Amino acid sequence: MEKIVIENLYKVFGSPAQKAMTLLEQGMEKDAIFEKTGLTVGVNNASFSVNAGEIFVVMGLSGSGKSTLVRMLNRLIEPTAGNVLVDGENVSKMSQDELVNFRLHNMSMVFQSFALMPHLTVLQNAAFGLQLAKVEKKKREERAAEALAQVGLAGWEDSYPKQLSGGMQQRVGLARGLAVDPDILLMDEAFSALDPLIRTEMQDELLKLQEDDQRTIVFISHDLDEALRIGDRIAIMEGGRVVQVGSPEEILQNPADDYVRAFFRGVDPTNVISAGDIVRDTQPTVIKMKAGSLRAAHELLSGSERDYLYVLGPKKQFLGLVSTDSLKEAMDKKTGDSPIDQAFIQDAEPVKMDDSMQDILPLVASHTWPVPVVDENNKYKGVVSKNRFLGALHRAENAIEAE
Ligand SMILES: Nc1ncnc2c1ncn2[C@@H]1O[C@H](COP(=O)(O)OP(=O)(O)OP(=O)(O)O)[C@@H](O)[C@H]1O
Repeated sequence: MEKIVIENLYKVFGSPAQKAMTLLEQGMEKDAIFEKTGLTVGVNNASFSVNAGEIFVVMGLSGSGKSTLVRMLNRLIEPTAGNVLVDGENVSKMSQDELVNFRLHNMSMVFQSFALMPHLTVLQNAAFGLQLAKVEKKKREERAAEALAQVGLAGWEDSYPKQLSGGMQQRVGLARGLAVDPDILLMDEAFSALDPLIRTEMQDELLKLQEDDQRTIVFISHDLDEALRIGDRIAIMEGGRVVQVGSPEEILQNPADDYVRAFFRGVDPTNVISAGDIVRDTQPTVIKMKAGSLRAAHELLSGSERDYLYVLGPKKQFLGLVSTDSLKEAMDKKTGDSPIDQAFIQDAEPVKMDDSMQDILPLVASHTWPVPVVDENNKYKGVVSKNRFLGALHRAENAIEAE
């Protein structure tokens, strides 16, 4: 479901902005416009949408327009033209009062600089957004304490920011954003000032919070590793333009141009592409435990080149496998047909949808059969075959290498 829709959004810094708009219409580029008029095109005709519950990363080099784009979502920067719709409501048309309310309740922002107030305690800092929203003291302190606990800072409520490490201060910044319980969280290079280890820790924290809360998060980053790690989808910006939007795998396998390709050079595709991206649900390799009998399974196998079947429960949960040999043996023992029951099923280790190609490589390499893939509830999603694995790898490598 689309949460934020951005339509033909522009920002020109300087005036008269319209002059730059006319030149853009005539096809002139950002640099030429600046030279001719002194006006800076911050964002140039951005259109895309952000889905509810996803972490959407906006990535690009310094000056490409990331901050300007994201600040137009809550109108910290006024767009020169275009629309931003949140849940169908046009942010560009909100009155100042509506806008203040909207920022306080629906869309909070976490900054790189933490922006904590030194004379306020950790709890007061975390409660600050709620105070602005005029939530009464007891309630806001309760909610702030909850948010601090969520980010692992229970017990630090009465400390002052300067007593905290950089990582902890950033957690307070995050707690302040979370305390108002917004649907949408805008995060501007929120983890960039942290050292690498703590940064990874905060990324994990965010992913963990996201498992419970499913907020819509728009996250600015100039760091590809970060984008790949946390982004469900990524928008890549260059010179004010959004040049590509897609999942990390989509962009990796099919970069829109050399600029995008350059970003991804050096990235190991086996870290980015997951089992879920290359899984294929091939029915002939499975049999339902209830419906299938030993003989039915045996017949299925004798009609195929395979000598095993994956066995699924009534809700498609993955149970293991039966092979031609084990079926024959069982049928001999049972002298005839009988349902497949647990005793005949051998263990087979499935991989998870999120597992990267790197994770599953050893299994794919050592199996003679396609590797089964399950979701987080152990539900069968299909298989990854060796051919499919190698195909995906070659496509990704070619896409990055192509000049
Ligand atoms: N207030 C402003 N006045 C004039 N030009 C501005 C202003 N803010 C940004 N710009 C210009 O707009 C363009 C986009 O800047 P923006 O800060 O959005 O880029 P960014 O990708 O966020 O960069 P960074 O990663 O360095 O923060 C740049 O050319 C910048 O110089």
